[in-house]
Amino acid sequence: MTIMSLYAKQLVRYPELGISLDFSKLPLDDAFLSSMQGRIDRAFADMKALESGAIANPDEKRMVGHYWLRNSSLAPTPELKAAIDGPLADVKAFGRDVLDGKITPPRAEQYSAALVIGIGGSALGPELVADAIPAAGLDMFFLDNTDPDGMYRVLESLPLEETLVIVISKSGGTPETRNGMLVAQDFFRKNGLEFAPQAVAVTGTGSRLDKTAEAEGWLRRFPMEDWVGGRTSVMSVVGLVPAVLQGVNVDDLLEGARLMDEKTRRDCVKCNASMKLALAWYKATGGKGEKDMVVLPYKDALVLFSKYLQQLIMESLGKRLDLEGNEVCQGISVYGNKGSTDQHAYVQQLRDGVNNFFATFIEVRECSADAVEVEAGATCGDFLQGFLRGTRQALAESGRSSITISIPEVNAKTLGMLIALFERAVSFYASLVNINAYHQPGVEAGKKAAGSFLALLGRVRGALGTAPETAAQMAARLDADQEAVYHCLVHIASGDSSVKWVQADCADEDTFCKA
Ligand SMILES: O=P(O)(O)OC[C@H]1O[C@H](O)[C@H](O)[C@@H](O)[C@@H]1O
Repeated sequence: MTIMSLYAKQLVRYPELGISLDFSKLPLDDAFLSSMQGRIDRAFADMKALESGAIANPDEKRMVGHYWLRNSSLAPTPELKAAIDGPLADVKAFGRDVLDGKITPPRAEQYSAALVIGIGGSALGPELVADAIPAAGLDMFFLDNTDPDGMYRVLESLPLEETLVIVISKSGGTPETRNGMLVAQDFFRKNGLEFAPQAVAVTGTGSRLDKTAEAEGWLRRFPMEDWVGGRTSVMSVVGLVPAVLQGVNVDDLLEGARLMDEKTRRDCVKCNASMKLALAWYKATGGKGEKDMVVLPYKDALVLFSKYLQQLIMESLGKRLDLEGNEVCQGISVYGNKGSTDQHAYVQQLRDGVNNFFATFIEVRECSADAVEVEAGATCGDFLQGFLRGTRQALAESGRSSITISIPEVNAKTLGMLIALFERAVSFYASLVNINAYHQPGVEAGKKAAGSFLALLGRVRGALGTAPETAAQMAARLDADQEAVYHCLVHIASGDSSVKWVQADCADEDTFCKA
């Protein structure tokens, strides 16, 4: 077969949408496809059940409804449809009123900035949209961690009197988000401003955050539904509230996703880009995550896309048990940044080193500002394209697989398409490997351990006396783990100048006391 016909055979293209996926460097041959037929049939059936409102998240006994968000007529009941249409209309009206100056801050003429406080699925989507689709609305800022230094770096750069704060948490109880909110409230207070009239909550009805916002009389509350998971919430109120304030046309975002959903709802492997993507992941990783996915968009506007996909894919697919309870330890590791930047960082290893990955190139065909001829007959955009094609070829020559996704430009519609393409590939892949993509039991372990550490920190603080003591001595006194006590002491000493930490050559012999 000639290269061109292999390319043509392995290409999925939706001309009306302007998107294509080239699998010729990770070809899905007929033998592979027939070996997968049983799994493919099940994946199509699972997707149908999921979209019709089945309990697709069996552990949490929840429906999985993010596909209804961009086509509410698919919602299985009139109540669910209303729970999509109502908030969408409210969000759009709210965005218009803020941008038109009908909703104004108490101490300024108009809002000019929005501060989003959230983490994980309650931050990554809004951050991606904010970075990928510059728009003429409010300037966007984010607190997405409990690092106080990071928080003040952002807070101090805000035009505070003109800043609308949006606190986003599906559960309403995530500590990092709660902390960000408390620090922001304190910052407002110290600057002589009231927080509540400038604050909006996006959270589950009746959650702790919802109750706080209600009790304190915040400007607005938008309800988040429990059938939308955090990592697939960018097209729910979680993503739409920040997007409208930023001035993004959310109808375009939703339409892009809806169109991709329609294309990839068909039970036809050959023409279903999401199914093909899932099958390519299966082929590349042996269906066991044996290879990592390196995401390389050749466009600065998509630099956060790999970070976004990291949560979508790794939190969905990284599971210990399959649906029958067998230990399978599934997942696909995702990393990446952007091309051609990464060619000067780690592409050396991709090309010559350990062959433990497959690449996903994202090509954006148009460069809007590309007039300067940097070499005879060549522009920056020509170089970008040249480097993408060159790297793809160089990887293929050394036996490294890749997929290339092409879109015409980065805008709300194409971003919606890309997000939907990957969301549906994740759903299909989870079925292919028989796991629940919609829970995240593993995340709890770290949260619980952090809670124990925080409790110990309080005890260690209370136990510190004026006599120098090693961690081992204090651990024996408190009947606690020596290493954990040591790290508590170091943390306390680092933040409190009244605590004396004498460092020995060996950490075992370090002593701590109140000065
Ligand atoms: O939106 P929230 O309830 O605050 O949750 C924020 C994030 O917290 C977690 O730890 C989950 O693993 C994520 O999936 C979620 O997006």
